[in-house]
Amino acid sequence: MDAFLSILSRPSAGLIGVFTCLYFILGAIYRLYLCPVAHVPGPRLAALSFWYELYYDVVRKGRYGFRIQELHKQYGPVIRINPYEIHCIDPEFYDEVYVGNLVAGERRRTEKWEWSARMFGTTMAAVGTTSHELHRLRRAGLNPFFSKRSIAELEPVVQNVVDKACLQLERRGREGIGRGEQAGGVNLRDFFAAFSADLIGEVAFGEGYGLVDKEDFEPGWQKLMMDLSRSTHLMKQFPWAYQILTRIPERLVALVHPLTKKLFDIRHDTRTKIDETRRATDIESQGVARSKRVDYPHPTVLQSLLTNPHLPAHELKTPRLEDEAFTLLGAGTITTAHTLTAIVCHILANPFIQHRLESSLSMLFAHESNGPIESTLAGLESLQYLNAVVQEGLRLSFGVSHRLSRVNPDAPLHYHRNYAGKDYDFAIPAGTPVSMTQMFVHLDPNIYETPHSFKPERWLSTPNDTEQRRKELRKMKHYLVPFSRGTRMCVGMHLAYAELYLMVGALFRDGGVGRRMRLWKTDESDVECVHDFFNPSPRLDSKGVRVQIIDQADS
Ligand code: HEM
Repeated sequence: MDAFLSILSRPSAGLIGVFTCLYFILGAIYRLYLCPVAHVPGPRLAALSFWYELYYDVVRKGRYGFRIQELHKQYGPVIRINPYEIHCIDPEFYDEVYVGNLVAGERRRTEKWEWSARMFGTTMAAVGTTSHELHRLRRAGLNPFFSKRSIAELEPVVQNVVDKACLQLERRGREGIGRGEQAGGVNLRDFFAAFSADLIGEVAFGEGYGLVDKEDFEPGWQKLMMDLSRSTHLMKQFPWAYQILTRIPERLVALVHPLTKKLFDIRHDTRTKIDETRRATDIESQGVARSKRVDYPHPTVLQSLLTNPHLPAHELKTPRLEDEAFTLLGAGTITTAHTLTAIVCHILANPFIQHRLESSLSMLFAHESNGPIESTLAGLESLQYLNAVVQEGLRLSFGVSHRLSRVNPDAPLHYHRNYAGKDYDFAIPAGTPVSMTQMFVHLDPNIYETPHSFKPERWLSTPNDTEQRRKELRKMKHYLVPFSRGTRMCVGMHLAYAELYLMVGALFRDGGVGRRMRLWKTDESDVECVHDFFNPSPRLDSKGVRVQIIDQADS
């Protein structure tokens, strides 16, 4: 009674309490019964609050994706996974969500949902841009550099970085043997992370980071990139925390949150590179005059953006370019590194596959002795078995493990199909974030038989294939979506393919260091995704993919 009287005697506090309760009660009623996606099935807790997702992704460490998979078994192919977002697990709906039909000869507008777009912390980069039109403009700035043709012209640059990295791998192996180390040991997870970062540095800024030259390939780099990737779950939920960190003096940040300090250091370095390129391309700080060009040893992404005549001045300001350049580093490093690590681990774990791959590469490079082949990349791409290995590697490394949400702002989506023997009919209102997870598409047993096994053979075709087999192959190819699809798909796809083909080719060709590698205290579970930190992560106690490089004489 006394407590009640004291609330009345302080009406402002009492009123605040009443309004707060009302706010939560009405909000809960709206989310559960009245909002546009209230009719979509799913757990009540997820419909009520983002904390359901927070629990699985932050407390249980990247497990919400796997929880979503279980929820689909309970609630069907289309479910509500948080107060606003719908998730679909039926691969047949993939193109509807990511590509859509042409409207008056144009691709339909595809937006990103602000809540998930901010998870990268780079809202001024193409990847964090929500609006369709602004994204189109930003992609138009990136596309010319990353086209298949431009990447083909860049082949000598990529090959150079591959050759240098393989030499260092060889050296590290020899040193280990020389020191009588148990391993001659190398951690491929760290090696590929160092290689892919050096490559992006070279291609984006004209200068690699020299990580492959560092002791043990600078393991801190891979860790940093994975830690950043892991923090994307927090960035979604608490974007203000990052904003606060950016306002604290850096020396203090180094004490409170060393990861953010490292992030700041990379960003400083990126800013310096932007300024240098800006000066070199003689663009005024406002980005107006673009007359004098400097001869670079090879084109770079920054140079291509800064000299793009179609980008307005505000798109060329340093903070925006910094976001874009930083995204390239984030998006192009761990994705490619994880794919390469998984591919090589599966090859080494399967002697039959390794033997078949090596024979096929030996045949290609045997032709080289009759005269150098014009393009190693084109030669490698023409090898059916290598193609099969790369496709299977991309299938089982998924690209990214997190669901990718898209918003169609103009028209509702309609899910009206039979799934697992039952009919479903859902209207998904325009403007609703809808997501799918490419990991589940790649592991669908109706598309890929024994989906968890690494079987390059599934991709092979022969002229005698039956019509049924051809149909199956077409279906498998259609649903291989590691780079996603539609207007928001990966811009770096052709570069990624060049890296994968050239690196696997260099490792397993005659005399390649990969032929002398043996897995050491490692098995395929070290590349199996059990945590979704946007990028796939194996079990947390995995030490990476460790190999011994044995002496030439023993091989
Ligand atoms: C095996 C390697 C790679 C895979 C599997 C991959 C996969 C993906 C996927 C699935 C997306 C869509 C993300 C989303 O919807 O939010 C994406 C976006 C992106 N990727 Fe990649 N990526 C790879 C390598 C690269 C490389 C080498 C680069 C560039 C240097 C790159 C640059 C980007 C950029 C800039 C975006 C954002 C595109 C946009 O929003 O318009 N990626 N990537």
